[in-house]
Amino acid sequence: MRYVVYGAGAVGGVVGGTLARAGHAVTLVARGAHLEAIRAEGLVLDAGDGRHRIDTPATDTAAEVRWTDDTVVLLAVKSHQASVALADLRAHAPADVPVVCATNGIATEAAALRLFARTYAVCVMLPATHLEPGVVVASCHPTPAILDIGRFPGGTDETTAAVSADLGVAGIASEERDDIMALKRRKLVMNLGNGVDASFAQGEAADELAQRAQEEGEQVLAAAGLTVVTAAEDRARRGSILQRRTDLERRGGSTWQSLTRGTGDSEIDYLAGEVVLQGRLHGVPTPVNDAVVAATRLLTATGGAPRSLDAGEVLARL
Ligand SMILES: NC(=O)C1=CN([C@@H]2O[C@H](COP(=O)(O)OP(=O)(O)OC[C@H]3O[C@@H](n4cnc5c(N)ncnc54)[C@H](OP(=O)(O)O)[C@@H]3O)[C@@H](O)[C@H]2O)C=CC1
Ligand SMILES: CC(C)(CO)C(=O)C(=O)O
Repeated sequence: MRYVVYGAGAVGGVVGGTLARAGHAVTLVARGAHLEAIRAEGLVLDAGDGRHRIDTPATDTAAEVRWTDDTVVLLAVKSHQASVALADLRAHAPADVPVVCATNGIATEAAALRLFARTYAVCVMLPATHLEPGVVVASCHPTPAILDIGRFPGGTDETTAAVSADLGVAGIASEERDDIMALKRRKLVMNLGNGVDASFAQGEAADELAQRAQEEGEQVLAAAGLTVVTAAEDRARRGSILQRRTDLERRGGSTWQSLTRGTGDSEIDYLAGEVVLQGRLHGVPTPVNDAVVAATRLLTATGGAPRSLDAGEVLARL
């Protein structure tokens, strides 16, 4: 398969770079200073076995992609950026192109399926960092990621088989799953810690707030009648496949990276905000995730420093 990685940041850059190193034709879609750096110097993939220069075509629009029958889109923008990316793809990509959503949260698949009949979902277990234009850092080695895949809303087919096989040959763990969204909902519960990690000073109060956000999330998903893979099954799937590199300092998750780069926005409305949405749809109050959304939105709106808020104050108000 040939790959168009739409959103060549932390996740897209690592997956695209890894597929390119394995010999696949990969086109990266990026923008701004990151795109300029990729065009000038190639994408720098900082992996556990060194820093690699990935020289592959890069563009900021699907209009410049050379589309072929065997091209697959890997959508790896943040969820709040997906509608613009999907509109660009709708305008310029073949209508029957497979669109594989490699995003956290559970919202991009439905948005993609509205426009593209062949929509797929990947559960992204891939800790990575993108803070510097042109550079993406994979946090785990020798296996940088677990990317299980399924068709949306359910099932598997020849495309899930082909993509999963390509990922496997490139050194990324991948299985096909009939129930990929149930696995992604478990990942969503994990990502209810993202806003806390991004917005609050680290410590016991922040840990408690994250735990309460996750408990509330589990209750809301259950009330919504949405199936979620159990925590035990998820742990068993992950096992010890992802090994953190010891040569890297621990930074922060993808939402912390948005605040640290000062992008002025974040994915929070699709992480803690997904619990808020499901709560509103099903009549369940969500005070903890409301507070996490509000805190993260405050910091993005005001340009406040990441991890500058006090989780103890929020806990006292709850
Ligand atoms: N980082 C991580 O460790 C993990 C992230 N994830 C998930 O993966 C998804 C991607 O996150 P991540 O890789 O961290 O995000 P990044 O911000 O690092 O990468 C997304 C890239 O897409 C670019 N982009 C967005 N919209 C467009 C557009 N319309 N045209 C061109 N380029 C565009 C962004 O540019 P710009 O910077 O200008 O916005 C950015 O370079 C998210 O859903 C996240 O939650 C999942 C697991 C781990
Ligand atoms: C699990 C985690 C925190 C891995 O980096 C992630 O999914 C994210 O950063 O969004």
